[in-house]
Amino acid sequence: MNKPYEEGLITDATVVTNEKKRYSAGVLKYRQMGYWEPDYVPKDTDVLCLFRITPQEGVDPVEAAAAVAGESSTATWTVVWTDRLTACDSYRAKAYQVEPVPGIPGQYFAWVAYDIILFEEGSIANMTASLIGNVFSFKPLKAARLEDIRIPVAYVKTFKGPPTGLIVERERLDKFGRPLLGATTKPKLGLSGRNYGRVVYEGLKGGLDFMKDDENINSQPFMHWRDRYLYVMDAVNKASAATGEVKGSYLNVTGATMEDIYERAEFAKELGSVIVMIDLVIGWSAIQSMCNWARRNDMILHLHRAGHGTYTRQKNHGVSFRVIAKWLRCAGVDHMHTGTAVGKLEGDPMTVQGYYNVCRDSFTKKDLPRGLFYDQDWADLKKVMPVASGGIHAGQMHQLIDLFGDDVVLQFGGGTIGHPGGIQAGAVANRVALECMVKARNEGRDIKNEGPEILQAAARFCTPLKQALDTWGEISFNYTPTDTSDYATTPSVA
Ligand SMILES: O=C(COP(=O)(O)O)[C@H](O)[C@H](O)COP(=O)(O)O
Ligand SMILES: [Mg+2]
Repeated sequence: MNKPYEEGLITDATVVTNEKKRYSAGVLKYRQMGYWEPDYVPKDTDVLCLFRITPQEGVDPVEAAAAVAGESSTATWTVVWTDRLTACDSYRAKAYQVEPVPGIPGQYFAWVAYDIILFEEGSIANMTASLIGNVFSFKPLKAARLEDIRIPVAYVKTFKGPPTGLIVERERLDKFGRPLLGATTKPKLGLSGRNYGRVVYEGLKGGLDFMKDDENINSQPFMHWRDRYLYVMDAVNKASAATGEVKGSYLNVTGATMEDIYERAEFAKELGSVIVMIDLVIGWSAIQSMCNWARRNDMILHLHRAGHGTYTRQKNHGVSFRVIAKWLRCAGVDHMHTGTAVGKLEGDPMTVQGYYNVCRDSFTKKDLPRGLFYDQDWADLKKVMPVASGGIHAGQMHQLIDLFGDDVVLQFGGGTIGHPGGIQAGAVANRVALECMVKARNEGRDIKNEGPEILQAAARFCTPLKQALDTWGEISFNYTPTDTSDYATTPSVA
């Protein structure tokens, strides 16, 4: 352990506190500038971050960790005398622990604490501008990843969180005790408004709770947004009347400007939609603005995490989706795509369960096998409804319910619209598969193992389910996940 604040000594291991030396012009190591404090005890009010860093050859991991703390808080590459005009001891982030990543030579975990006074209240844009602002391009690091974050309760309380929350969502929809069912309208692009509306009607009439615009459907030449909204809401109203259930279709209000987004959202509200949708790519400030809009207008706000795979997937560089999920819960969305584990897109089952916990827990416990490095108190921030979507089908119903429980939207796009008997038959297959599996689970059956039998038994009385199982029963996407935990267990003391 290094002893910080050894008066005036300039060695690799110490902070230089002799003012003459500390503030003479020139370059000091980041650890000497005070960004490495191995004896630091984090405060309950600190923001805590765990970075996975890969220093360049010859760069000392402790110096690299100190540089991360420095560049994500107050530092630049040289000593600046203007530090002395600030309470720089509090404003400096402190790296306080560094250890090798188990089993991955060259990678280190670096723990960094940030005083809460560094951040603007209720602003994800501000928090991210510090924590991921510059540091990921820093040359002495080959790569860096923000693995996890602990947002202190005092800071959580400055965010409004989900406008509706999963409990009120269920009350508004009048649907309880089972996962919700949805489908992304396909093909993603090219349908005219009238044909698009027809797909929505068929899916909802067949038994789905929601249909959904895809991430890239906005207002293209083949279907302008007003056309889409009109035909979709006509379909929603007719399907609700036909089934006696509350139905919805996530109208994607993503647009080029905030004015476009508001205009679209207002029209969706005027037409009586219960839900609107935004894409992650609109950015943090736009997300928080839409959260406020949804709260003012009693609207459920669905978030599609479009684009996240560009920076969340690779383990050595970027930002883990668990961090994005924490920011999104604070920012305030009601639905969030969180992965399926069994479908077509990246997702290790344990890692994905970690994201679900972040959405639904009142208090998320440290759980290393699920990638959760910190306890996180959510201070009663509302809960987000996670959305499992991406290459799933009725034949996986037992796995999905076993992995994720009831509070989830299961979305089958291709797995509804690609059904050989048509869209309505696809929806029937999914609804029957869901209800028979929930019933079996509630009767105490071991659905994880008996699931395929339970589905086959239900299929004897439901031709659409039989067709779905015959078509997709064998389809699975068995590839090695990229983003897995480095720990098999959570040590009781760590
Ligand atoms: O269009 C789909 C799924 O369609 P389908 O059901 O036909 O595969 C969604 O965009 C993905 O689920 C996004 O991925 P994620 O949910 O991981 O963000
Ligand atoms: Mg999509």
